[in-house]
Amino acid sequence: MVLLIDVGNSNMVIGVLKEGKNIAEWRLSTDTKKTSDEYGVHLLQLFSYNNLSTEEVEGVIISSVVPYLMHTLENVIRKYFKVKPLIVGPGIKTGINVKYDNPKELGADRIVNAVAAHELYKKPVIVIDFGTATTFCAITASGDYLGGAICPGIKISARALFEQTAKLPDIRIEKQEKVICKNTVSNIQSGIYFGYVGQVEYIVNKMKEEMKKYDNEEAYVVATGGLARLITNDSEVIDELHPFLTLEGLKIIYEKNKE
Ligand SMILES: Nc1ncnc2c1ncn2[C@@H]1O[C@H](COP(=O)(O)OP(=O)(O)O)[C@@H](O)[C@H]1O
Ligand SMILES: CC(C)(COP(=O)(O)O)[C@@H](O)C(=O)NCCC(=O)O
Ligand SMILES: [K+]
Repeated sequence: MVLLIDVGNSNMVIGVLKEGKNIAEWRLSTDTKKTSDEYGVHLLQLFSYNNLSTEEVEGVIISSVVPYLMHTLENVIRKYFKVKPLIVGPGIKTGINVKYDNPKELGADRIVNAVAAHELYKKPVIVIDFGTATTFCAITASGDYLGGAICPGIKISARALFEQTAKLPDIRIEKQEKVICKNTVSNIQSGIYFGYVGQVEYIVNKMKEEMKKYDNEEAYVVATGGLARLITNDSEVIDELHPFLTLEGLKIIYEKNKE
């Protein structure tokens, strides 16, 4: 068995692979206050609930955009699984050529998404990850990671309105039928929702335009992340929703780097 772990700023997603097949997907909240023993106990409980044995785990791969938690998780894996985890970072083979000014700056989750999208689609591709932040990435058909854009995530945009004003309440993010709304809650919901649909369309179209000089084919657009479903249904520019794109990427990177 192989454990695939992606640590985001809100959640860590954990996948279990048995003979190359995904047999479980778990989500734990990202909490820098939790100790390695607390995470260890969570994982042991999930293993036992699913009738899995930690002794069967022969490998672990971790990508993280929360450096502090990476350290905690490395300890968890050593102590409870007795293996040395593979960490997505410098020195790891990915098959992607990162064109960032400083490739070390690029979030591990964005690399992992790019690896999956490149392998799955073999086309120029734009990946949108609707996580704590919303990230857009442009990858050419030959696997060059050209770069991208980072925007405030959907939830943190709504939270900022609530926290920085006296009269705006905390709201649930929901799809709206009409943009002209008649009370405060629905006004915020409308602004966030339609603002987001519009932002995605505008950024994707601009990226497609800039990507024209690299490939003849138009970029394929894939969305992932906890909040992807909300926008994907109403976005004409998103071709596909792939909720577990990051786990798919971790699986590919693990295969490329295992001894
Ligand atoms: N299935 C879901 N339905 C609704 N909201 C979700 C779901 N999964 C995650 N979220 C929320 O979406 C936001 C982004 O989540 P996630 O994609 O896990 O972020 P990250 O990768 O940054 O940890 C968080 O605020 C989280 O609470
Ligand atoms: C942009 C991010 C915060 C997104 O993280 P997430 O929303 O998935 O938790 C993360 O990819 C990150 O910290 N990146 C480093 C900066 C960069 O990619 O340029
Ligand atoms: K993520």
